[in-house]
Amino acid sequence: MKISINSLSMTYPNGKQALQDISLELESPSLVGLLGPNGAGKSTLMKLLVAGLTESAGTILADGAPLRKNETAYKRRLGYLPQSFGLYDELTVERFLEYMAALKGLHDQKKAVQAVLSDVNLEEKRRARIRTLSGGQRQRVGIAQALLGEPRFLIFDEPTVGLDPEERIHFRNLFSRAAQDKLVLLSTHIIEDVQSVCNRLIVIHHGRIRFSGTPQELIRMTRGHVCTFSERPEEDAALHITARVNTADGVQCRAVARTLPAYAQPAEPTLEDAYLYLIEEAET
Ligand SMILES: Nc1ncnc2c1ncn2[C@@H]1O[C@H](COP(=O)(O)OP(=O)(O)OP(=O)(O)O)[C@@H](O)[C@H]1O
Repeated sequence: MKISINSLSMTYPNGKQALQDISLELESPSLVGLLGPNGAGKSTLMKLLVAGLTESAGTILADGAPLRKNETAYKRRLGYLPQSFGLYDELTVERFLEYMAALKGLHDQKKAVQAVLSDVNLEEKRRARIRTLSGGQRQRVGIAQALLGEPRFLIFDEPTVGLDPEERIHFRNLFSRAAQDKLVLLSTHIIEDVQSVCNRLIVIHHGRIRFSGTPQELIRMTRGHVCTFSERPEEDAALHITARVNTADGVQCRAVARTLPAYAQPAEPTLEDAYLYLIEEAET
């Protein structure tokens, strides 16, 4: 599947411009991470991609055809986990998923539900009412409904929120397996989620794309802008401190800066440093 986004802009009826002139090509197989601070425009982009909102300007093409032209056929090929997801609390996990499978028009609903229950490790909760589930288990039900029917394009808005570290690793691996032959787009605030599995990273800030490339490219761009040093009494406004650790030798700091001060030791950037530096630079 190939998604072509051309000069896409979105202004909400209240006048808030959430996206400005976005152009992107996304093609399967790929696992694309969408990063950006709160309010950057990630959810808006995802809602436009699932045809849940109408763009103010620009176009989105799926395999060369405008979304609206073949909307029903396009939606059949989609799996979507929105950021806030209304689950039917009184239904059991299994009934809810069968209901979603019916809405998706799947023929063998029982088989489809069994497959996704196993994918998300919720088989033993199949008969539990949704209201009795923990936050992480509810999130897994949300991921399960997105996976129903083997969609070609999976869109997950903050899928690992509420999951414990072990569950996050399980889902990262699941997304990575899905991306072997599908297009998977996931938004997250958790850098490790992106670092360990995404082959492409898109950073959005104030509705604009600030970076599109591999995580390694973003790290490479940040070389020469990361340093460590022992804390000094006076503050250096040109430095953006990303970590502060109390050690036996005093407080050790890590920072990003356009120009490193002479007293600091250069350090190899992590993806988190690179992301923070990009956002800091976009602010100035
Ligand atoms: N329905 C709406 N009406 C008006 N403004 C909106 C609406 N939805 C979102 N916005 C605004 O659009 C901007 C982008 O919001 P969006 O939810 O896309 O950001 P986000 O990157 O997903 O943020 P977060 O990480 O906090 O979920 C924000 O300023 C937000 O307040």
